[in-house]
Amino acid sequence: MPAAKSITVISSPYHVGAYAQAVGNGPLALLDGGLIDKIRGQGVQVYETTLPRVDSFEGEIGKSFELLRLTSKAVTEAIDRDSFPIVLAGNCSSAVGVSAGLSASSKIEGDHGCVWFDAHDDFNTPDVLSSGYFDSMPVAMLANLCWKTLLKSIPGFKPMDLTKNFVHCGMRDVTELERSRVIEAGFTVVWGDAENKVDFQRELRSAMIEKSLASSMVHLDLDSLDISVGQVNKFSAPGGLLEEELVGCLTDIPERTKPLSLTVASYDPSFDVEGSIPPVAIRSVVSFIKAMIQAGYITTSE
Ligand SMILES: NC(=[NH2+])NCCC[C@H](N)C(=O)O
Repeated sequence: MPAAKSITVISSPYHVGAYAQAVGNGPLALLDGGLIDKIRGQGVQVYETTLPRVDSFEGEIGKSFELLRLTSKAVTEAIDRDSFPIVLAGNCSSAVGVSAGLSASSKIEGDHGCVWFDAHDDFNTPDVLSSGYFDSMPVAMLANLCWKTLLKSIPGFKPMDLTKNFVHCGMRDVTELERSRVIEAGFTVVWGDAENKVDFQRELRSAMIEKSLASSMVHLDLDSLDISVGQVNKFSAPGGLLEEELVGCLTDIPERTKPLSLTVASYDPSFDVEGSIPPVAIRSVVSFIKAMIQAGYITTSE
């Protein structure tokens, strides 16, 4: 894929298929906070699109998978126009649609990797899920470990080899079962820690050197941020990344792998009474775009 000539911001303002509910309000808050203008301020051409409502689909599961199909198509469509996709999502499961959309494009050769920022493993399957929170399975879905029939309905879906192609950064808010399942799965994790300060940037850098991923989707679940930065959603936790650490990590990524997409997910503004998160998220995204321009992966129109 040649250098992107523009960015396409694809908004998916939904929580389990419902428009503007809980984390579904996150994309709307980031847009209200001026994300698009801040990106345009870098001299990049920006297109915008919002996924349509899916109310006629069956229940939360049917609606959620229709959004993944739509996400896949929107991502492929952007890539095919040499436009870098930024997906603003309510649910982090959107990543599964993003990954499928990248695989579906003939412009991308070979398998892509994934750099995933999150306080959580998101590696549940329906058989081990105890909380009932549907949006806690996308990493298992990426690897085709559950929901196999519905995954096949997402255009381009291809299982990811997690041990080879996946790096997780910031995981800390996990049950004993979640932790042991992640360790057993054997994918790379830069663990967060509420007691001892972690050098996320250094550890992610060495993980990326070790993995040497040719190209990757970047997934930013905003609750990877430390709770002292702000309460991102009902699962926000201590021991995470400070703003400058997230900026440092995002800025390093284009030096180690070619980013193919960026997803920003899981922000529920109703938990962020002071509105601390949108400016942090927007500065982080803009720093990432600057690094992409610097690395020659996105061209400016100036
Ligand atoms: N990235 C997220 N916010 N994930 C949600 C985590 C949900 C939590 N592990 C649960 O099952 O209840």
